[in-house]
Amino acid sequence: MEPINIPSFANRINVPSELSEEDFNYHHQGCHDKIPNITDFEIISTIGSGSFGEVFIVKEKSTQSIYALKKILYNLSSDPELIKKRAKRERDAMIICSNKNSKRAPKLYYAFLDQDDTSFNLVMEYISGGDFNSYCYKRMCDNNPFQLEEIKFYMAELVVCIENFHNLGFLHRDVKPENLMIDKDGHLVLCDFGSSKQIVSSSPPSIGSGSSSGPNGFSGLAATINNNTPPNFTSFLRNPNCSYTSYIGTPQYMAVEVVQGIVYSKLCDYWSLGAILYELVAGQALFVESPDTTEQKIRENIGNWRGLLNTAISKSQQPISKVAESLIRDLIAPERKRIDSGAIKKHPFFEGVDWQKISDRIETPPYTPAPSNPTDKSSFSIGGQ
Ligand SMILES: Nc1ncnc2c1ncn2[C@@H]1O[C@H](COP(=O)(O)OP(=O)(O)OP(=O)(O)O)[C@@H](O)[C@H]1O
Repeated sequence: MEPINIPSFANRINVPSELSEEDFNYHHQGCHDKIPNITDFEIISTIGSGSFGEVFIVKEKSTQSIYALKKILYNLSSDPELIKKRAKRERDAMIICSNKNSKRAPKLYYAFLDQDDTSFNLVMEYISGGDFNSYCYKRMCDNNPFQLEEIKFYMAELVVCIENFHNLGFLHRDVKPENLMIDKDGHLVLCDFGSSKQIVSSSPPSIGSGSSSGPNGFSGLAATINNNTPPNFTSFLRNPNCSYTSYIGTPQYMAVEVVQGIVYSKLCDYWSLGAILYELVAGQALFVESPDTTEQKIRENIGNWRGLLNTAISKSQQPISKVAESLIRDLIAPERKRIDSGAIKKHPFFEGVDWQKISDRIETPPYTPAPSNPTDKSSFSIGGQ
């Protein structure tokens, strides 16, 4: 293995405490032994942006391999410690998903600290079909609402994504359309693990380990935890083409117990499923009156969810079937009454769904992105086209 070049103290001064290269750097088994740096990659284009950084399509110069590189700039935040925690959580969860060969999360190839521009870098599998929010937005602009069979497919895929992540020992806590990617075959992949919470303690490998180290057999229903690491809520609100200054913070898909910061369990991710389901069938967002609705107002609305849900169902833009309403009410519900994946899969809304085929990714998706070349980003609205 080649030696890692440790930058001088002067360059290290902005690194948040207690996160060294040794804690963060990683390369997946089968990749170069050497931890790369940013100059090992050619930036081809920008595909997305988040609260504290950007995601690029990059080419590794030595292998010509195409990856997505997420650059998290910790100096952009007034709280670098929070960014450090998010970056480390994301890196750790991605390592476990990669080692377990999850097909429902992007594989992580490298993680490295870049001292020069004070960033954490995650080099991962490039998911070429764009994010689900952009796809929903395109469908809305084309006046082409989702048909019931399409909604069933995407919701069934989301159930499997969430279940898979839980089985690897994590709560996601920020399930939303922006964090769902469509892969080249048209299947859903869950991304952005910066808000995730590990339930079963496990030490993800650091430098050079590709061995399996994740927890097995998590039965998270009983494993409630305290909300001591609140998720970051920033996201685009519906229009993925809005400018950087239009970012608004929104907890709109967050479970009431997460928003209120009380004890919660893996069921919080199924509330988010309910909020997304409502949006697909109703053609409008739950708990958000307009793009001007503030984060504070959304939080209040979620706190008053009972009355607002009744109104949202009765005044929906598109009629909601009884069976869809029933599933929404089983998910947008107090935690003690909310159903989890076992009951969700048996719900009449999913009648006819072959769960084994969904799980094995052999159910034919309603839409296949068909990129024209490996770096085609036409499915991404932000920075694309
Ligand atoms: N592996 C990937 N392949 C392709 N595109 C990706 C990948 N990961 C992320 N993206 C794109 O980049 C966008 C931002 O990524 P991500 O949500 O991880 O950033 P973030 O800073 O954590 O965002 P947020 O502020 O919403 O928490 C995604 O919505 C998606 O469009």
